[in-house]
Amino acid sequence: MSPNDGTVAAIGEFALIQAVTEGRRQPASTLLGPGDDAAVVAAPDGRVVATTDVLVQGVHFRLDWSSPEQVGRKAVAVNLSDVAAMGAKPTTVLVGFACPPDLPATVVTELMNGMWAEAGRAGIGVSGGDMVSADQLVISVTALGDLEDREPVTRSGARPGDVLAVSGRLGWAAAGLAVLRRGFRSPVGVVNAQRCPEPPYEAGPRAALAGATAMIDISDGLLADLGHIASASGVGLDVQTTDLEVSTRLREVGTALGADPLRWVLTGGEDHALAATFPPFGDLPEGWRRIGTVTMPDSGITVDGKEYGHEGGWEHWR
Ligand SMILES: Nc1ncnc2c1ncn2[C@@H]1O[C@H](COP(=O)(O)OP(=O)(O)OP(=O)(O)O)[C@@H](O)[C@H]1O
Ligand SMILES: Cc1ncc(C[n+]2csc(CCOP(=O)(O)O)c2C)c(N)n1
Ligand SMILES: [Mg+2]
Ligand SMILES: [Mg+2]
Ligand SMILES: [Mg+2]
Repeated sequence: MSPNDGTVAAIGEFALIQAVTEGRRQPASTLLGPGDDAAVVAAPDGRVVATTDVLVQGVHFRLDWSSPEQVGRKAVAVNLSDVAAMGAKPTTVLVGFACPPDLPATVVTELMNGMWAEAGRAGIGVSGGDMVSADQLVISVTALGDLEDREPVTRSGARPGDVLAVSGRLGWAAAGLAVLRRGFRSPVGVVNAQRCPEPPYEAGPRAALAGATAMIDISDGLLADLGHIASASGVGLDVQTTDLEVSTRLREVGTALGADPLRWVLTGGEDHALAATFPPFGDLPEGWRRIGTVTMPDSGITVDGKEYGHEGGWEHWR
């Protein structure tokens, strides 16, 4: 028996989520339970979209890489992105802080400024939270959203023949991470993309209105997150690299660091682009571009029709 047996690392992030969620009977008020970017719950006067994501110092951010304001913006942005991925518009966020006693209070006030700034970009505010002591800085954000009259776009509705499309940047945050890890601070475009994503919030509701059959935000990596649409929908997905734009900036950074920029695009997380599938006939909505097709269930996630030989994205504890 290895010392790792029975640990969360041995089980793995996604198998652990499955283990703790399967077999639980949800109350009737849970219209959509765990397994998607957000839950949908019934309220007497409507439906509420609800999602939460935790950011941990040293895992999701470093205070020598990012300002507290940038970290605060990121913590809110990654949550609002999950609301958008359901086809909903955010209504509010609540924030939890855990931090050590010697953390300068200005770090917390600046984090809150960043949170209010990002919330403000989406037309909402911070309506509550919590503050507790801990050994390291941990930020937990819960975002709520409103579907208005739209149906939620889940991960499970993709059908073979649908078009696979994305909205937003791919590979920029991963390029920024590679730059920061080597001790550099420029080019600032990719470094800032790592410090704080700019998710295309409006593209989610727009995709829902245009009849998107499935949607997810890209937090872990394009191929890894497409894997969630594939398993939830019971389909395969093929990404066509000729449809993937690898920008000049990413190529330049790749050359400077001796890294493959296409790998950042295919497997880099944290840009929080949206990926969605659409019926094959009809134009894609504004801001969306085609990157591939939905294939048969047994084909898995492929790149130009072939299996990709590397990890598809981030997985905690791996
Ligand atoms: N402890 C838990 N109990 C119940 N559901 C959980 C738990 N942890 C995760 N989930 C659910 O599992 C699903 C997948 O979670 P995951 O965090 O991978 O999604 P995400 O927030 O879209 O991605 P990311 O965290 O990478 O941004 C979500 O529906 C989430 O609510
Ligand atoms: C200091 C530092 N080291 C590594 C990374 C890279 N990283 C951390 S979590 C994650 C996936 C998304 O997280 P989650 O699945 O929790 O939403 C990625 C790509 C970082 N951002 N900061
Ligand atoms: Mg998500
Ligand atoms: Mg999450
Ligand atoms: Mg993740």
